Amino acid sequence: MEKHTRLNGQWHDWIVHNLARGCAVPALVEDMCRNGFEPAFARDTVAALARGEALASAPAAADVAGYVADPPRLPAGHVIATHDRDVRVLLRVAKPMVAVLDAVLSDAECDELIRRSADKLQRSTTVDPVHGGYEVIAARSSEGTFFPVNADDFIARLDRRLAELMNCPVENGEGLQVLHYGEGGEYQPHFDYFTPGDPGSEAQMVVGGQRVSTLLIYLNDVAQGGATVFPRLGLRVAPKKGMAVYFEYSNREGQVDPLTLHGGEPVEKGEKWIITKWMRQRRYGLAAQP
Ligand SMILES: O=C(O)CCC(=O)C(=O)O
Ligand SMILES: [Fe+2]
Repeated sequence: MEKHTRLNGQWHDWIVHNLARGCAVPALVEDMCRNGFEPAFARDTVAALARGEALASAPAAADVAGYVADPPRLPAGHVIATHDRDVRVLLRVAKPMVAVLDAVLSDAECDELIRRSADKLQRSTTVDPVHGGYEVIAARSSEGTFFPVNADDFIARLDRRLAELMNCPVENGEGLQVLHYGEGGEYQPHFDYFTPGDPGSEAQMVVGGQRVSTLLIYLNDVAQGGATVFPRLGLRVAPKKGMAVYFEYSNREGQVDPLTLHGGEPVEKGEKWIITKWMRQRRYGLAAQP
């Protein structure tokens, strides 16, 4: 039988996902060969993706064509008013819905979050796609901690503001996640949604369902590197204290948008602090946390 020498979007995402989990290149090549790929093609493809090269290429049109977004959750307009702060929208991309929001947090709030997290940091984990547990992987070299929803007055005020911006109930949110990257720290391209079909995803979605949107806020200015990139959109956002990147990636049917592949580039000089807020389809519960 003729060996495959072309990659569809599903295989592309499988390779990217497993590289991001820290799987070794030869193991992935071997799996591809077992599935009928031509060995030299498999080797070249995985090597290119491991170097980040082919990541810039768009996935096969058929894989993207299937996704139909719900109407955007992010409120329209140049300025979004929340109960305690007006937030300016600097940039909007329609498909997928990506926005850059200025001054979501004040400088003092950023400093306070760093101060409260500095002595609680632990090496970050990601969701194991097979079992749904949490694991440490090489592709995510950051440390973090989190604050349960409504942990105290300060956190509750931020939770409320972010929920208003994201146009979701506070109860649908996961606890605020703080991340710190030192020099060289990065988070290779990945999806924030739980990949449909992965057994581990089912376990993650029992409470609250699929993730629907992300708000990622920079807590400091990074001297060099550390941009947030969307390789399939050709979009790169430079960190700025208090500013945020927002994006949406799943619809009511639970379908997900692979165009939202994104990552944090290596920090070249200095350090990088961010917080992320992830929203679920339904109530996530105020106690359930990683
Ligand atoms: O560090 C970044 O810019 C990206 C972080 C990220 O994608 C995440 O925490 O899920
Ligand atoms: Fe992410």
